[in-house]
Amino acid sequence: MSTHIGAKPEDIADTVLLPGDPLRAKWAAETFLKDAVCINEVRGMLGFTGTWNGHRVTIQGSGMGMPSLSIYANELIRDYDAKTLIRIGSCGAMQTHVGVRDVVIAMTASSVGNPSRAMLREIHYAPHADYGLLRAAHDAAVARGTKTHVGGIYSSDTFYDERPDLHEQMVRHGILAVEMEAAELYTLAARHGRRALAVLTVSDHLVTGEDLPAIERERSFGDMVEIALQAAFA
Ligand SMILES: O=P(O)(O)O[C@H]1O[C@H](CO)[C@@H](O)[C@H]1O
Ligand SMILES: O=c1cc[nH]c(=O)[nH]1
Repeated sequence: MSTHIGAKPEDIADTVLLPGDPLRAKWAAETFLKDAVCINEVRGMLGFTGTWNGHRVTIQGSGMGMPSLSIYANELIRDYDAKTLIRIGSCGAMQTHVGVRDVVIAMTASSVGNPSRAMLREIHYAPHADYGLLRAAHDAAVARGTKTHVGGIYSSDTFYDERPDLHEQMVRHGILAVEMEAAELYTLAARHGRRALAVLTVSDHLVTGEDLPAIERERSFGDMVEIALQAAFA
């Protein structure tokens, strides 16, 4: 057990999918894994381990925002020795050519700051995905015929951002979408020599104002789950 995860060491697989929403973790485990068992209920941040095509996989909720993700990713890496960590999240599209329900695979994750910022001091570190995972995820998305975009995303600290100028600069610089966790996940994975990727589904559109209801964010983003699983074991 770690401070925030109640699982025994052997209960966590080497490959961990990380949705922010613990109920998305439950839905994904019930939908995509065989023999899934709940391995964490601490703070209601549900986690499940089962198998996909014979491979052991854990799907663990990580909460909203980088401080929360940082707790789960740190414990999964340090206490459970997780090797591959793939975020499966929702995001808001920032470009007109990116549509609601499209998949975004995050090559890089820009941010104003993340929980690792203080230790990096004056360095403007560029958090980036594991290339092998990224390539395998893109191959899987193309094979499935999923409308997919690969590029930079923005990991924000605020869902209700009162700095429209920041969003404008992200849009100007080609950022595809905004979410709230990947920059810290990529930084931690790099520091500890682990593989990380974020495969996201567009739930909101910052340009058109479209958005999907909570139930669809929880249980309808199956393409990104399949893409993440195929990438992990390619
Ligand atoms: O759907 P999840 O994975 O939680 O991701 C996105 O949704 C939450 C905000 O609604 C933030 O955590 C953001 O990153
Ligand atoms: O962080 C997020 C997630 C989904 N949609 C947004 O607009 N922002």
